[in-house]
Amino acid sequence: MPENPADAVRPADAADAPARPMPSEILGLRASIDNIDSALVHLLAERFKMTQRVGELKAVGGLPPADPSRDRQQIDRLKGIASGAGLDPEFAEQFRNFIVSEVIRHHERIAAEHAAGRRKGELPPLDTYS
Ligand SMILES: C=C(O[C@@H]1C=C(C(=O)O)C=C[C@H]1O)C(=O)O
Repeated sequence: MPENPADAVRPADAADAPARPMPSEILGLRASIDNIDSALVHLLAERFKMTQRVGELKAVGGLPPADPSRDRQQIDRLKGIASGAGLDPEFAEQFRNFIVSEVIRHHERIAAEHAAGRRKGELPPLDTYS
């Protein structure tokens, strides 16, 4: 048992570091970072609602989960936006690919469930494809 019981719960790498006060500017920046992270999660949740619906419509319409021409268009567009915004365009592309790979996984599952007849009644009626 350590002399000071509080030492028992301190992480090993912090054990011999002197406790330093956190500068208030960092605390203010962290509050904004938390707000931004919250907004990102909400935005992603809304995006996945939209892509879920696209996946259902594709399954009903017999369209493949992935759409390479749409992918190309999105990547070119986002890289341009990233450059203008001061964000590394390669990072923007990888971030987009990370999200879309999850979307494709969802679409494949929806298509498989549709093909197996397990989603009848859950899928939306097919609107028109022009
Ligand atoms: C959502 C779609 O399906 C896939 C996912 C995409 C996305 O998450 O933005 C884009 C293209 C497709 O690879 C779509 O075709 O619009």
